[in-house]
Amino acid sequence: MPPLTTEQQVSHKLARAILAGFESMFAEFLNITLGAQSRFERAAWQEVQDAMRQRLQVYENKVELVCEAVKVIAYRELDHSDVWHRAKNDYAKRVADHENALIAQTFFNSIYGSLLGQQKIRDVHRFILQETYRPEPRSTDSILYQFTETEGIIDSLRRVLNVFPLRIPFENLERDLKAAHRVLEKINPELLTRQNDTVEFGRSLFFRNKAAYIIGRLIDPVSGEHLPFAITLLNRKNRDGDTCLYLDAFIIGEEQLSKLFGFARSYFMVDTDQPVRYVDYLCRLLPNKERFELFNAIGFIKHAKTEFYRFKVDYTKRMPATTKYVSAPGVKGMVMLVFTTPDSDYVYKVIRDRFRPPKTSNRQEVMAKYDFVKQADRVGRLVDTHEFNYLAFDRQRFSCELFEEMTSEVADSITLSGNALILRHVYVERKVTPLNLYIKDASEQALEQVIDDYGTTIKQLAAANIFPGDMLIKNFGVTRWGRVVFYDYDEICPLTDCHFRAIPKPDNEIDALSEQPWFDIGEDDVFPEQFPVFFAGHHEAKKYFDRLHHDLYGVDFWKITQKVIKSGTLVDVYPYKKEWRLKHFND
Ligand SMILES: Nc1ncnc2c1ncn2[C@@H]1O[C@H](COP(=O)(O)OP(=O)(O)OP(=O)(O)O)[C@@H](O)[C@H]1O
Repeated sequence: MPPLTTEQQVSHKLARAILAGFESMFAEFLNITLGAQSRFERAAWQEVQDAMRQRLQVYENKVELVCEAVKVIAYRELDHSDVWHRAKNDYAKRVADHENALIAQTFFNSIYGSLLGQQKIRDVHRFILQETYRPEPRSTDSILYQFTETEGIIDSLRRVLNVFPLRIPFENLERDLKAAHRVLEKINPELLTRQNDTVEFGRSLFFRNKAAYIIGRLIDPVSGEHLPFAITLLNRKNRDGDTCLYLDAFIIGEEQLSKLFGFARSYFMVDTDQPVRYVDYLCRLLPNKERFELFNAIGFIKHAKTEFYRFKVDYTKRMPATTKYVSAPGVKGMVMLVFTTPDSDYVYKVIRDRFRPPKTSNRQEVMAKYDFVKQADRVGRLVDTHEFNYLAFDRQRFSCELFEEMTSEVADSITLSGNALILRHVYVERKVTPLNLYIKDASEQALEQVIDDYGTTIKQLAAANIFPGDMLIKNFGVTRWGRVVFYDYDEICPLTDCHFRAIPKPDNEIDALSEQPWFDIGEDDVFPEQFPVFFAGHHEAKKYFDRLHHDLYGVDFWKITQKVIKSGTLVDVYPYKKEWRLKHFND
């Protein structure tokens, strides 16, 4: 074999260094994830929150370290495209049989993009678009347990629950199974008569907040039909002060399971070193969810972006030629320019070059707010955001109005290159129906329900130490399940940073009649008495809110919530209707 040239040698070194970096990143991610069971068993909820935040940092920290190493290794050859091309091919061979090859490829892209992205935008996604790098479906046997010929669904549940080696005992498993039986009687009694089903479930528990979930499905061996399910395990202290497990809910069917994996929820910690296979399996259980949503749901948010990019390219290819990007329906933002296509499930949000008054913040501050949301426990009420740098679009796909608006309003964020419009920075979010539009067409009943949920959203966010800042109804949206979520983050902050005050009484008549405030207002002051203004022009909605959530207009609600947060109490959030909790089905 002829001796290697310097360039060849550097390429091999780069491939090895990046792969070692990936393995080390993955190990750190896994170490945090594997601690989830003990945190759950010890009810160490503060640690759960800390671990969540810590895990979100692992990837970027590792990319930074590996980039520094690569700069030294590559030295003069750092920006030689031949070197990188060879490094990529070498890397591709090294990871070809890797259990998590897809995530490893994303890691290579991150390093390359971080070091050279700005100069070589088109090459950043080297591993994404080529067919050869698309995943083949693989066997999921290694991540599943299966019981065949079971004696009905409740017996299956009992067997499933006995498999997991948890350190704490059940408080009263038979009581919980009886309640699960009653749930089935209520929602689908036919299921109780089914014998001989196969029960299949993931070997790894899914942990999130204060809960652990078992995820699986029932398969009818004759028809092959299947029914996905999840079982929620919670823990509490019994009368003797010992921590015990109990079943809190039996979640049945694709729709219910899909809500568990909703885009406004925090990420699961899944006790596995085979996350890609778990996503393959979840795709089977939830065929209406995209792969990127599922990678995201289990915390692989960087790789989720790779998958999103692939989804977006495929989606754009399928879009009829007449479909154009247009401004998102609703009231235009003063801070964000938001666009979508009418059929798309996603919106793209670009920070405006200049903010319209009265907004006084700047780009960095807005980005910091979006970052705050990424780290927060979103309690099912904050739409998740995916931040992209250098996301390319076909320029012809923009409507004339939108293109004009973009070139004047977000010029700092776009690069035009041939047919491409490249967004240097953009957030992608799931599209919901803005609440102000939703209530226009809502029936009386739907209006009451959604306004009740709007108030509940504010209360749940408050309990999770989040104050939305701008609570105008146009800043909230409604999901396809009719659930209210918040999406305008430029004024969001920890609730404990706010200073809730009653409006001082005026000293004299001139003050009382003045349109300007007659008292000093601090930067963090909030006056709940002024909240009715959020309903400007929506009298009917206000009527329901006044009746259902009047407490939000008073200072007491907010101060008491702050006190509870400061005492270290962590809110209970159930990603299913409270009526479905098994305790309602006990004797
Ligand atoms: N996830 C979403 N789904 C659907 N529409 C959205 C979404 N996010 C934003 N929009 C639309 O874009 C508009 C502006 O978005 P957003 O409120 O985030 O911008 P902003 O500039 O921060 O607003 P503001 O001026 O109130 O601060 C919204 O009023 C809504 O119509």
